[in-house]
Amino acid sequence: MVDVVITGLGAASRLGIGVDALSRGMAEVRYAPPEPIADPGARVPVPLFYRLPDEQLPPGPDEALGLPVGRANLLALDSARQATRSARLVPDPDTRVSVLIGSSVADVHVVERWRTDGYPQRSRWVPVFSAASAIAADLGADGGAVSLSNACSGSGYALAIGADMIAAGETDVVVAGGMETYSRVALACFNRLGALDPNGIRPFDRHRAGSILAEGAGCLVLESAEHAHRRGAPVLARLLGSGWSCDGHHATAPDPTGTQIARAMRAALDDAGATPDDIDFLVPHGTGTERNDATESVAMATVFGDRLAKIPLYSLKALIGHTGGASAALAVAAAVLFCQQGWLPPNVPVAEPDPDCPVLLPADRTPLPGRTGMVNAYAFGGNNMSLIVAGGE
Ligand SMILES: CC(C)(COP(=O)(O)OP(=O)(O)OC[C@H]1O[C@@H](n2cnc3c(N)ncnc32)[C@H](O)[C@@H]1OP(=O)(O)O)[C@@H](O)C(=O)NCCC(=O)NCCSC(=O)CC(=O)O
Repeated sequence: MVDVVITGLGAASRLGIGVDALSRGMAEVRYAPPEPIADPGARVPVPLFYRLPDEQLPPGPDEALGLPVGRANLLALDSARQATRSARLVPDPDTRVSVLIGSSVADVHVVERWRTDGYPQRSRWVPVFSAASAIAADLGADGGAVSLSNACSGSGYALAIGADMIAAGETDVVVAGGMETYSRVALACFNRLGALDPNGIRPFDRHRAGSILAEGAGCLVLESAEHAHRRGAPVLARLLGSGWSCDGHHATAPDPTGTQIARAMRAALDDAGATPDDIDFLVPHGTGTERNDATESVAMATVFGDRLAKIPLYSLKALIGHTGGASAALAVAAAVLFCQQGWLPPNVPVAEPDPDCPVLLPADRTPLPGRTGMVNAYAFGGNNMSLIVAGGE
């Protein structure tokens, strides 16, 4: 049995660049309503989006490997650099490093912009794989670069597959995470689906009406405990297990029975050698759509029974919006911080809790009885994922 540990973290969200910005923003509940996007080309009824101020964007290359580096790639590259810096990872020809990055639409905005801003003299290829490849090149990582487009649970899959690669002895170190930025196409799709809330994202509120999309990136460094110990790396937390499933039900709507998302939670617990009673906190997917929050509540009640009403949840998307392919990695990064500090930050207050969602969302800072949490991530296509994070050493 290989103990997979988390030795590095990197983050970017509307709260700022870096894990400290995420941590501070959560602790201070810096809620701000989503801004209307300044994009005349968008032409949508709900033009709301969370984005980092331009001046906070990290410096970075305009291109990598000859491919354009747009905002999503830039944020992913910077998060990977933050994560490897905090893991004190230095290039070593004897260490196999693998990179796995999830995203829904990556830097498609670069191509979208050509329609309004004019086509460049020389058209450029903007593939989804460019972030993983750019990060691998930047780190000198030759253990494989993998890109996952499992929509909003993509970075959860990146982490789970990365942990499995370590456990199987296929690689030594994994840099895994995800990224997303503003895309007209994504925003138009969510508008067309009626999946955005003009009043802002309100997970588990009786009057919730949809999500709010957001820019963000998150990267984590994973390795075996033995490898981390050998190179004297800081152990921030452990990734105890993961589980996944597919609804096989509908392209965009979850199976309302929640059968498969409960199965993913149980699979993650089994993989972690844990039981529902071991879970001290939950970071739900909580997109603020009527269907996600109701279905996720049904599934959590199936797995945790009456105890669900006593397990505190931290609803990250209520604060930072739905960062799509980055959301699972940012949720795991938040869970690592919770395990380290031993408390959950105050949730953005829920104005009117939905009686159909019997979950506990404390509006105050909440001490944790233990250091084991579950993170859920779901996606269009019915791609369900749960991960178990626990305190280090
Ligand atoms: C998307 C929904 C709001 C849609 O619910 P509805 O009951 O309104 O469904 P509906 O079938 O009437 O569809 C609404 C409108 O979208 C259109 N529509 C539906 N599917 C479409 C498709 N594939 N392409 C183009 N249009 C489509 C329909 O024609 C309709 O348009 P018209 O109104 O013109 O007739 C709901 O299923 C939902 O909340 N799903 C998401 C749940 C969630 O948050 N899951 C979390 C994981 S997903 C996630 O986190 C995001 C991600 O992975 O990216």
